[in-house]
Amino acid sequence: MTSAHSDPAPVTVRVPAKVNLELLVGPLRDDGFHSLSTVYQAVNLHDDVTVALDDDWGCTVSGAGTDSVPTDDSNLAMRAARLLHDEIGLDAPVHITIAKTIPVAGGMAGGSADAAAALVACDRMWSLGLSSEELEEYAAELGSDVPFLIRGGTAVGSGRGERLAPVLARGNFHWVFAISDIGLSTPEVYAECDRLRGSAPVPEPTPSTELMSALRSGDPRALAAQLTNDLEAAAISLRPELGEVLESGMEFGALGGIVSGSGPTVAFLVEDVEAAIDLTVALTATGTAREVRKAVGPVHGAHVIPARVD
Ligand SMILES: C[C@](O)(CO)[C@H](O)COP(=O)(O)OP(=O)(O)OC[C@H]1O[C@@H](n2ccc(N)nc2=O)[C@H](O)[C@@H]1O
Ligand SMILES: Nc1ncnc2c1ncn2[C@@H]1O[C@H](COP(=O)(O)OP(=O)(O)OP(=O)(O)O)[C@@H](O)[C@H]1O
Repeated sequence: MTSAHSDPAPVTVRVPAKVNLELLVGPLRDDGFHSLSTVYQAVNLHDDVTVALDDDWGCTVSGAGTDSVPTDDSNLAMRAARLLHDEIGLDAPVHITIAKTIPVAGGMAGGSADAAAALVACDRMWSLGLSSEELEEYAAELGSDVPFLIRGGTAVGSGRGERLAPVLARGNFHWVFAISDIGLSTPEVYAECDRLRGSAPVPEPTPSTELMSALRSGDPRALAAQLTNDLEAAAISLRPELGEVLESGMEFGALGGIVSGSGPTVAFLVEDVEAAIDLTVALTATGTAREVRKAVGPVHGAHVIPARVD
């Protein structure tokens, strides 16, 4: 009998990017992380992550700007698959194929998304039947953003961002993302935030009630007025041209603009799909950003899709 009868089939998982609608950075904790209050929204820029049994561990990555993405054990998807593999006590190497459209090092949680996808894909391939809670616990070991990419939708993150609670959000929001050529390092942006703040005491952050009611209203104008990112000043300090991108987007008709997470992607909220097209054209034609992408949120977290046929 060949092993083909018993080997599980490859599994492909599609996973979204995230934008932080509100990112309130609290004090630096003893473990080197900052306590956060953040509101995440999953948007439909996706990576597709396929896991397949193989003779050896390996990883292949394709897509724009992926030269800097590691294909060794430091790839976050590889770390995720190995974590689950070792926890379960298996001896079954996996090859991971990542088709990326989430900008790399863009503050949209691309690597975290791949880790979330790898957990969901391995759970399915190995028929482990883990609950969402169990998957999110493994996810938190891999990074602060990873649990949210499993859950998707719109959610509040507390702790260092990994403790999630659902948020009631009505309707769809239209986003335009101005993507930068050179990524920003998340730890460096947090460190710059600390430097800019100096020694003044920082309070424990809590989600704003105004943002929650804007999400419940489904009104993009109300939401635009509440977009907040405590890392924005730090990202602009490290990359001053981001301030100009924000200004241009607002001049071209965005309802609101914000640096996404730790940057350097700039996220603009617009009225509807037509406004998204207009802003994309304006930002592209003026050369304001190297690449401009439209997206809609909220969308589902990591989920299995039919296998890719290449
Ligand atoms: C900027 C955000 O994307 C906003 O959602 C996240 O806070 C970053 O989440 P992430 O990329 O999953 O980050 P992790 O891999 O957990 O941490 C990377 C580094 O970012 C800094 N970090 C991250 C999260 C946090 N609450 N405080 C921090 O200071 C720490 O220097 C940490 O060593
Ligand atoms: N699967 C992966 N995809 C992208 N980057 C990865 C991956 N695995 C490891 N990395 C490393 O992580 C770095 C940050 O990439 P990533 O795309 O996750 O940044 P980010 O979107 O700014 O993250 P976040 O928003 O979570 O702070 C990359 O420069 C790369 O070296």
